Amino acid sequence: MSEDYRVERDSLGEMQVPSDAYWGAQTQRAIQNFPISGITFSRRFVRGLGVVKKAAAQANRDLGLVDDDVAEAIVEAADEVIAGEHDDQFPVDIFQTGSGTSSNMNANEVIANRAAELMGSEIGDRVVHPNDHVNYGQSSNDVIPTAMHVASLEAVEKDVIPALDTLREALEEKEEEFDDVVKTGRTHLQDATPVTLGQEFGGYRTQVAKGLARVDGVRDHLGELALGGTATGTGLNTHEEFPGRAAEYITKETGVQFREADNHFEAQAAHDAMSEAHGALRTVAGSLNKIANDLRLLASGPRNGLGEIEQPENQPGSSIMPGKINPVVAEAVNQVHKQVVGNDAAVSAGAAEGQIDLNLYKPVLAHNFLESAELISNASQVFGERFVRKLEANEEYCESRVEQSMAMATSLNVHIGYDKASEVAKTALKEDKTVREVVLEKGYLTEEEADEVLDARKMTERGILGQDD
Ligand SMILES: O=C(O)C[C@H](O)C(=O)O
Repeated sequence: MSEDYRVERDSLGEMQVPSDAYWGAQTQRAIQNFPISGITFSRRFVRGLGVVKKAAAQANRDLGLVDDDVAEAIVEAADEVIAGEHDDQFPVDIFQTGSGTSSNMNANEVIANRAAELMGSEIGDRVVHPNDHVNYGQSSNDVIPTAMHVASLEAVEKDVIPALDTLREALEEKEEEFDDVVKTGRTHLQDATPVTLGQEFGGYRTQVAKGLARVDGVRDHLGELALGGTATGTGLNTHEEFPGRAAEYITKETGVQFREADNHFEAQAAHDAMSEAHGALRTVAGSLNKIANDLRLLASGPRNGLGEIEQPENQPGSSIMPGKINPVVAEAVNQVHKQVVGNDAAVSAGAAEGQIDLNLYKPVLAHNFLESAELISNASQVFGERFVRKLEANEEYCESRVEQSMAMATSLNVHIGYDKASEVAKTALKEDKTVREVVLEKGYLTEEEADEVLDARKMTERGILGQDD
């Protein structure tokens, strides 16, 4: 055992730590204390921790609070964490202390030991101290919420927004391509007045564009950083200029606009910003679900469904039914929505908790938020690229069915009144005829008038057909 382990110590005494690990005694205790889910923090959060520790070292160096050589080594080690070179050094379960102290100490220990190594010392010799240097002027209570906001806003700006934009573009392409495809509208899942397939896709495109605006709107509150509040928000043990300087370094590192929190007590004791921002993600996931459901319905068939659009052949659908193709990507999107709704329950419940000066749901808030952001990004990307872009319209079929629709009688209202129009619609249904055939048989309109009033394409636009301008 002694060959595989080295001895590290903390205030509770000695701990055996795997000899090749950069983490120290406190991380090792956390591994033993929290074998709960096997879920560890994602890349984005580990990166966020690295960003915070780097900025803190830079600010403390500038303020003369940490020696230059130590600060530089911390910066270099933190850079490696930011780049993902030490992701395997963050083994602590997300179900841990509610402040995230174990993950803060995990970052402090890994960066301290790596920095010591970079300075030519041995791992564990505390030339760079996890608390006195890497955590200088900080507490888990301000570091973890800062990493939460950094990781979450980076995920929103760098993953969610570009992916939603890809989907928006794909829907816009189809909106234009399907502009001429006239089809039966449906309300209550019953035939309704004609629409174009392009109009329906324009609705989806707008839904995603509005989702983008909603997600974009989270920048302001997520852009606030708790760093500088230390244990309870007062800022004890940190320099007056530390929070502002650190926020500037974080902005520079990430390319995302961050600033010191408006109120450090609110920033540590409450996480309404996370709940608000996740609400935007949940709303977007709901939009994706609605669009995926509609496309599944419109593509249902191929022989015995609505069959208005042709879905892409992404993979054989069935292990037993030969030739079957299923809307698998849309189904994946539907499932992402359910997971995001579950995450929203966890985030909104966690954000509503906390006692007095500290919210104690930080790790679960961070994990669920980042999972939702990742799922929505990946799902939007594949939904746009592998499903929406490959859809084709069954144009002739759509147009042939619209002529059969009883809802064609709607534009008769203004010419022959609702009662006669109903009689036409009912007769058409009963005698298996079109509205046009019946209206002509009954002599309610001339052929010329019927051409004008029962023009399905014109019925897709605002206006009163058959009226002189
Ligand atoms: O870990 C810390 O810095 C503080 C801890 O969360 C506490 O408030 O007890």
